[in-house]
Amino acid sequence: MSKLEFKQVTRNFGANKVLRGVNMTWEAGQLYGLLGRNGAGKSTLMKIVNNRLFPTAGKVLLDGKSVTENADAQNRIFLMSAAMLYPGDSRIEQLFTLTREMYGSFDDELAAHLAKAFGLDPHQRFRKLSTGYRTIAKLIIALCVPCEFVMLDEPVLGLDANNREIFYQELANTFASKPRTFIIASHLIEEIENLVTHVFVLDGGTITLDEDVADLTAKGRVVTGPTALVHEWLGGTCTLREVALGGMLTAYTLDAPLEKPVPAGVTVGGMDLQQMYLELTRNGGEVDEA
Ligand SMILES: Nc1ncnc2c1ncn2[C@@H]1O[C@H](COP(=O)(O)OP(=O)(O)OP(=O)(O)O)[C@@H](O)[C@H]1O
Repeated sequence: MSKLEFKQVTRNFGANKVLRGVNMTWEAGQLYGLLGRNGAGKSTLMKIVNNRLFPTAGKVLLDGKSVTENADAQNRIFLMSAAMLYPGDSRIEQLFTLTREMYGSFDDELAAHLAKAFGLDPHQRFRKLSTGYRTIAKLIIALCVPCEFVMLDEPVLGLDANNREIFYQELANTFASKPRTFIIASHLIEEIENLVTHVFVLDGGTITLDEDVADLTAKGRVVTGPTALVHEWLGGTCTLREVALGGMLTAYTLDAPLEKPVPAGVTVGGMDLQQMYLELTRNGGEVDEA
């Protein structure tokens, strides 16, 4: 099984230390969410995998071999992003042909199905499309390339709610019928929560969370009650954040001592992925200069 490994991947832009030793592994046949605040370095990371940028230090390995200036590896990796440009006056169908020439094959049947589902006429010129339809054209290409690792950087940028729903459904369908690895960088966590099986959070230049969604949602708890009682029940367990209001406390935790009886006056509720992500990255975002 193929895998992509990040080993201490570091990237500076002058004094701006964006990636500070990223370690993670993308396995074959997975649907990953890559989460992080604006400016956390998600696009930078994806561009490094795709050779649009090079690391200051560290490596990205595909099946043990560096992806840097490695044409064989690059043929197995695809990046869809807002920055993707296409030559001048090309029609969508010409872009499909161009992609086939570059990557060796292209799923014409799926492309025709997706164009119909989204209501995109492949004879149209890319340049003349609206922002949303340009994204749709790029998404169709990303779902039809024969690559084993497909990175989607903000895939629903400019898409209305109906088209976002079509995209999530079609992605789930194509993933089920032909498993490959998708990595989705998105801010719309509640929309991808039911789609992705594993999430990475990039914060402060490193991966601060690397967990299966099912494990996370099983573990996340919001504990509310009188401060002393909440602290007593938690008994020193690690919390993501505590918010005090008057004598009451709300604590967010992934380590609640669920085996202990909950004292009267304390409530323990679930925490969804969006809430967990907010608590994990509350002080993150743009990396401060060291
Ligand atoms: N080519 C570049 N030259 C200089 N700085 C850059 C360059 N590309 C990215 N940066 C900086 O790197 C940091 C991370 O940017 P990046 O676009 O990777 O973040 P992101 O997580 O994708 O953000 P967003 O969610 O807002 O798209 C930012 O501070 C950005 O200004």
